Amino acid sequence: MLQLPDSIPRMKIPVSVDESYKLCRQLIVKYSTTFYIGTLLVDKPKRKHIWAIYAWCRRTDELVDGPASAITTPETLDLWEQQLESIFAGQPLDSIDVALVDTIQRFPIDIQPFRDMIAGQRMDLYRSRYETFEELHLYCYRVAGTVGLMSTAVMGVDTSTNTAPWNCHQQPYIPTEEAITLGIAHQLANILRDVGEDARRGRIYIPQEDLARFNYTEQDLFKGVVDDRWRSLMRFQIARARQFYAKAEKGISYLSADARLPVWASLMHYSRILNIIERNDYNVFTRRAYVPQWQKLRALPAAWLRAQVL
Ligand SMILES: CC(C)=CCC/C(C)=C/CC/C(C)=C/CC/C(C)=C/COP(=O)(O)OP(=O)(O)O
Repeated sequence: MLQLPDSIPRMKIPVSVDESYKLCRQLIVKYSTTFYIGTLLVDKPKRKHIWAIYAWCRRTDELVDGPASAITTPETLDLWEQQLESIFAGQPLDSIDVALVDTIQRFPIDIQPFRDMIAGQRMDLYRSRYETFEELHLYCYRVAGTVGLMSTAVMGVDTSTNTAPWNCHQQPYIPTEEAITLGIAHQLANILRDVGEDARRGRIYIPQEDLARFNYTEQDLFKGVVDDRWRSLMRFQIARARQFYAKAEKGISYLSADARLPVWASLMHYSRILNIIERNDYNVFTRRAYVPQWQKLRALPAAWLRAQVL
């Protein structure tokens, strides 16, 4: 039995499971309406479970990225991790945890991706530079690839057509790598979109080895220099992010049929960020690569078609 520290009191949480799911939904609406609308594409019985997972991820992210992040210390994350262990031991410690406790009882969700995500937030606490792409890749796995793993556990895989009839005794293919890869691709797109915003907070996610390779310095980046060196560097980053999207796409058809549309829609939405950066001539310093609402809607029929035929 998990031993909780004295600092976390055991108590009965005074909300019902339904109320807790509502709180998760409200939290997502508050932080990202677009994301919430995306979750409406998920089949209704699974939707609230996705909210419970994303609510936990958002709260984890807020500890290091939100308005109260100035008071977050490594100990805050230690306590958050203890709260996570408690959730997986079936003991919610606050009203939003109640839904996640319910969700993990219904789906084969592993605790490790949750722990890994907290480890990703620890990286944000300690470091503001990445020497190599390998280091950045680890960060992206932790803060976003993990979401792919958690979501896939809820969305489920297609057990009907996943394997050929003569192989029906075999286990269905679980697109774990592709799920992680989609999270990483989204994170890479976000990093490229937010270069200017992150620089203003003293953060550079683009690996130092890539800056050096294109002879572009940190000082250039802080000054927001857009020249041929920067354009080449960005072309390289965008091509790499697209490779991740291409690999992720291959896993979607293995998901359960009802999960394919939301996943295609999110893939097409986030990868469009890369096109907009190109259209903005790689100026991510003073122009935000913003995908207008009508473009998100316009992409839906194409996402639907891909979900049917690919
Ligand atoms: C491909 C297969 C087999 C499965 C799909 C598995 C899934 C759903 C993967 C996607 C996981 C995911 C949603 C990761 C989060 C990525 C990310 C960078 C989110 C950014 O969130 P915000 O920071 O709120 O973004 P905005 O700043 O755009 O609001």
